[in-house]
Amino acid sequence: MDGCKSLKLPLVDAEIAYIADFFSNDEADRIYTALLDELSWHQGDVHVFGKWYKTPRLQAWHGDNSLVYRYSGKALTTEPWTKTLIEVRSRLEAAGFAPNAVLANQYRDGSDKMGWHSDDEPELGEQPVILSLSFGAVRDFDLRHKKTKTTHRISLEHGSLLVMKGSTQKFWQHQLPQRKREKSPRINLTFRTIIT
Ligand SMILES: O=C(O)CCC(=O)C(=O)O
Ligand SMILES: [Fe+2]
Repeated sequence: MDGCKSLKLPLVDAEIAYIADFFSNDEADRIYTALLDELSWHQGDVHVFGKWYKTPRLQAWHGDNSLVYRYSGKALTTEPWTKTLIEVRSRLEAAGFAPNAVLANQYRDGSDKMGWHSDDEPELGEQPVILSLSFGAVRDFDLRHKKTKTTHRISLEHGSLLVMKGSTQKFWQHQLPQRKREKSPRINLTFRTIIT
């Protein structure tokens, strides 16, 4: 992250940093185009109150060999790393992180979204480190404290990195709300470490 400006969000019970220019604009453009093509995008299903629904976005799950991740009532097995994911991962490694898997989300337009949740699955351990990279359309990202219900909104820019760690997932939820006027896609990569 040398040379990048890291902004620490002023939230209690959280450790969240936002780096707007983790990738340059040109790098982010190239990565965005490559990811659209390279990843094994599919529309998953979510289990909500006893019913299955199509997720309102596309997803792909890549990482080290045969890691299994239980997410939204489903067990996902990793697809192999791709050229572009390896490039992005090595930039995160250079910044001192060691993720072994990535959940990719493609919001095809502003109708696609992700509802309130915490990334607190047991296989992420007690204090998950979530490395969230954004490419394409700029979208709002909301955080909400589980007890106080305090909310905080930031906008996630093309080429940015959001790091959530420490007790963030224990005390806070997050969501990506719909923005019906947005017509272009956004890709989000959330690199994670699955404890095996
Ligand atoms: O798209 C985003 O920025 C959020 C994605 C997210 O929360 C997740 O994949 O768990
Ligand atoms: Fe999340």
